[in-house]
Amino acid sequence: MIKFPKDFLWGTATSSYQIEGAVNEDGRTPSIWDTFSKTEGKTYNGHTGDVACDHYHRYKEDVEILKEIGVKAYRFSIAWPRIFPEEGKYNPKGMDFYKRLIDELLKKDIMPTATIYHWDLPQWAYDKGGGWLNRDSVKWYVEYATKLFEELGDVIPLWITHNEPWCSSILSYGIGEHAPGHKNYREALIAAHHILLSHGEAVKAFREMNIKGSKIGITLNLTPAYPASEKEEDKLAAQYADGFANRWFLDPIFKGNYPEDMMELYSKIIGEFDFIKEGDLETISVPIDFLGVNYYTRSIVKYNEDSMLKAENVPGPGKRTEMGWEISPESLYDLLKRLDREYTKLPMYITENGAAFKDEVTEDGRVHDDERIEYIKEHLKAAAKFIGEGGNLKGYFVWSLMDNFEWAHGYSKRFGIVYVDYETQKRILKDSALWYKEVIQKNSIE
Ligand SMILES: CO[C@H](O)c1c[n+]2c([nH]1)[C@H](O)[C@@H](O)[C@H](O)[C@H]2CO
Repeated sequence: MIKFPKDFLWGTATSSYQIEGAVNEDGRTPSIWDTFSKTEGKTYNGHTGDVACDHYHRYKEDVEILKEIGVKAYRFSIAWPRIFPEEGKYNPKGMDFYKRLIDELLKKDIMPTATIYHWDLPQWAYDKGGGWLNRDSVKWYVEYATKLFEELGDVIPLWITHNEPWCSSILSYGIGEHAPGHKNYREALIAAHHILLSHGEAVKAFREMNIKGSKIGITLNLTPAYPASEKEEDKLAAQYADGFANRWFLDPIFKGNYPEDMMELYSKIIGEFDFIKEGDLETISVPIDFLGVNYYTRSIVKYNEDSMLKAENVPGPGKRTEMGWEISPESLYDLLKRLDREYTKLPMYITENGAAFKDEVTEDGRVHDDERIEYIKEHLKAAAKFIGEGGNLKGYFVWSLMDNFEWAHGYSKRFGIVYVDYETQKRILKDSALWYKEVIQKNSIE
């Protein structure tokens, strides 16, 4: 049996656009994901978040389920278009939903953990110069975050400024798979810079408001990169893959500079870094209270002269999830050790870890998701090994509480420990939810 620390924070996670629905209610205006998902060919079968899990109306039932599972904390995100449906125009009715949700959580003794930005940028912000491409996005974001701190500040013990800046910049403005679907690497780095800058400015605003008992941090998706061989060129490929996925965000936040090797590589592609202004890196690297780590898989790369990053992915030997991601719990241990060694001794939380598998409701009305149980158990073992060696890991949030809108994959991929029948909106606790309930009760895994 592997015991976890007494106060280990067991949780689950979701995000606003993926579960709420009610996209036109109580003053909400469209986000870039409303626009993107309604654009031909952008999402699986044209799926949108119009209804999703109808959480906006079913939040009380969902909090009951959280209580039944016994989580200590629940990580959700706040929809910016509910709070500021137009530039500078605060919408109290939008805020009221989150106040109702938080009241339910507090009544059940569940710690609310809020992500300020989980990709649903208001369309009005995009319409003004491309959203994160416009340096004014920093001002808009700080106005939004400050209003949240004012209205909810001391009832949210853990504030996360951004979920995965890599996804909201590189995947969204560079690769084009996510909203707004641009395919321009210079734009991707401009967006990344403004997102990081908005993080730093929000942390400064948070500090000035002196909100008692609350902590603030950021969540990064981190993918350890391994060379396919001991060849020097493959090691170079892994270095660039690591810079692309991880160091481009870790270094400015924790070291106050972008990584030199990547600046050099990128300058050949995007030209001048004229969007980086005096003082920006000082702001981006303002001290935070914790780091959120989203971990799902690793990459293995070999050198490829023709690729921008000089790196090409090669498949790993491990089993894969429905997303095609290799299952590699040992890489989570490697990642946590590396973060501790090279970046920070701050408290860390695994703010997302989980897997999509083919889930079916069987004759007995249950979902026997043994693979998901195995996935979570093996990653918890890796986390426990890190903690056992003195690692400052304070909590673990399963992605996700419930099946939901999986971005470009729509509803075709199920990550939940709770099954959602989208026809009826019926929730069914999968075997993984029942197993997780026991883990939390015993604060240990077998
Ligand atoms: C490599 O995966 C990324 O780190 C990642 C995976 N995931 C995420 N980021 C997002 O934060 C969630 O909204 C997704 O639903 C979830 C599952 O795809």
